Amino acid sequence: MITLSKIAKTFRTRDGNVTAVDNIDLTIDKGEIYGIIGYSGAGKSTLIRLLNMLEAPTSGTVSVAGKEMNKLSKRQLRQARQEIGMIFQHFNLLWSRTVEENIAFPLEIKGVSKVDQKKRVDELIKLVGLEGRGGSYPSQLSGGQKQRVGIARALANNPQVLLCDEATSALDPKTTDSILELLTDINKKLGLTIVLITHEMHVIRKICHQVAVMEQGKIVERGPVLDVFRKPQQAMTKEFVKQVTEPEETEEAINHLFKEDGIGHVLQLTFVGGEAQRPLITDVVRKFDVSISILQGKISQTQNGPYGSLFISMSGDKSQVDGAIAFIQEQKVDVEVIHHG
Ligand SMILES: Nc1ncnc2c1ncn2[C@@H]1O[C@H](COP(=O)(O)OP(=O)(O)OP(=O)(O)O)[C@@H](O)[C@H]1O
Repeated sequence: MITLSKIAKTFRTRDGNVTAVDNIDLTIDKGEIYGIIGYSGAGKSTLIRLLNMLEAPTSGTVSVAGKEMNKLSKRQLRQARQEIGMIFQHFNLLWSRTVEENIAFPLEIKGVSKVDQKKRVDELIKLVGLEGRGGSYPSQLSGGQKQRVGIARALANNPQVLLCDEATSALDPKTTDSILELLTDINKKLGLTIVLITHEMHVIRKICHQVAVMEQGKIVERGPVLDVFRKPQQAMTKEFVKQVTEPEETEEAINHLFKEDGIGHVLQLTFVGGEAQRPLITDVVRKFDVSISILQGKISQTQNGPYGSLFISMSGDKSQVDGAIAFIQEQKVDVEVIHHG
């Protein structure tokens, strides 16, 4: 659905050239929810704006829904953009227009008849859950409702791709979740390809199938979300993964425990997919003469299945402990000994 080949964007500024996107190759399949994560200044906004030619690339090619975007005339580009909807962090609604009029805006531009506009707007209002609010003005809506209007407007012309530029960054956690659920729903219902940029790993965990990590204009790591969660390679990816897999206080709590006598070995077990739901600890204490205390644990759901992280302390004879660790590893659970007792 989307292919970027050797795409680069350099801005000329008074202080010299800034390479915001540096020679990126990227393929996004139809129907995928693809997340791009990175800190501020990594080049995410520039990258996503290259997809609909809000920024023209300095070099390389961008192909979306079978069209080579950077080779189109102005008129062809306007047409190609109808296949690409976009939503924004600050919604970008027209404040003097009602919800219905905002959603109808792209239909008006396309020259759709008033009757068909009304029909389509009603469908979209239902799709995004804004029944009864069609006559309200944006200032009368909550942040979540404003973003629903943004989503409805972006979908008005039945695009094949939806670009989300930090679409939940201005929302509180509960509203963020409800918007992410709406996006997942739309992805499933309409088979829409979604590309989103974010600095929050929670967003990636909750809805993305694939993730790319960006740093200084380059993609430094990419893959299916569960794979990247399981074995993050780069230091930056590890930091992002920690945002969702380890409660903030984990490190502090575990470090505190190291000081206690007889804490034993402290292990971090990482489960992925079906393994996250197995009674592994029961199996270990049945088979080996070890005692186990659970220190902290968390299971998170991703679009590719569950992912769990469990901290335990284990004590017993060396041979029993070694046997237990080997047994856990045989169950395809990653084990890291983070403290030797
Ligand atoms: N129009 C522009 N003119 C000059 N420099 C720019 C322009 N747009 C972006 N840049 C620079 O390109 C780099 C990448 O910016 P970009 O906004 O793409 O990053 P980002 O990851 O989206 O960060 P943020 O979340 O803060 O927007 C930054 O150094 C930025 O200053």
